[in-house]
Amino acid sequence: MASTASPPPSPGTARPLIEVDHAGMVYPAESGPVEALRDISLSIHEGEFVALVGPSGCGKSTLMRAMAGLRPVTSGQVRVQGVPVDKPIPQVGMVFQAALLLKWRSVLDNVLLPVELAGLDRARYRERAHELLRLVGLGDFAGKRPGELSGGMQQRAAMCRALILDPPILLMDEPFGALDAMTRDDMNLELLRIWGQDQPRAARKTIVFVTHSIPEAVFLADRVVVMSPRPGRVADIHDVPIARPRTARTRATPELGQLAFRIYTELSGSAGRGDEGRGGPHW
Ligand SMILES: Nc1ncnc2c1ncn2[C@@H]1O[C@H](COP(=O)(O)OP(=O)(O)OP(=O)(O)O)[C@@H](O)[C@H]1O
Repeated sequence: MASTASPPPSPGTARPLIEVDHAGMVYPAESGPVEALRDISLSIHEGEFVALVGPSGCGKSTLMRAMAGLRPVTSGQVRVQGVPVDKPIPQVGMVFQAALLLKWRSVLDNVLLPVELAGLDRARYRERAHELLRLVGLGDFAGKRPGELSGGMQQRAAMCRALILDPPILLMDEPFGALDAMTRDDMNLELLRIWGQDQPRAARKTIVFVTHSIPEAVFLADRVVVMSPRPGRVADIHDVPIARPRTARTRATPELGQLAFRIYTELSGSAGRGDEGRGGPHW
């Protein structure tokens, strides 16, 4: 069933970890202001996995950047742990569609980059970096250059980089969009494993995940937030009542197919009304 903007608070969670409160974003542009987001309200609790889907240009990346404090909203507010976000915050790790690894640095040194940028002691994080690389199956690649890795391996390294400072929130903007279908399916399973889908909620990170693939959103998330064409608003929020742990088999279940189809139908009714009208959500 589609739910209201907030899920029932999970036991022991006093307030949502991320609160988007009547947020709007207007970009100044030479051709006139661009209203990217309008009156978005959304509460995300600790340990939740939330997917954002919507037509191309509806403001998904804008919302992610606002949550990270990279580009604060122009009206309303985004709060993390109750504190308004108006500059980049350390509680967030980000993964983008391109792995954005520095090609002249080793994989290990790429993973350690946030440590250096934060002015922290590299030596203290070395073992954690190796541990993360082992966790994603890159234990033997720490000394390689990114150019020696496949696209999926580079994206795994980018995940390690996002996790090195152990942020409670992981924001992932189409992280697997550039990968082939099979690698992408593998990465989905890998992500659920790293997230700890069989762990208690309190032990998990909070993930916000942007994707154009509706089945991917349903497969991964606890809730799927559907955004309307620009200016992006929350059109609907669907709970995903599919048990965890989810496995490769889950992809073939009727529950996943039916919910994905419902969201697809909802979105194809609204698609094309945005200014981009291409590259939108797909099956
Ligand atoms: N820096 C900017 N200056 C002006 N307009 C911008 C800027 N960034 C984004 N926009 C506009 O804001 C709207 C939302 O962009 P955004 O990238 O957030 O959408 P999106 O849903 O992530 O798109 P896609 O699915 O294609 O990646 C678009 O119309 C875009 O052109």
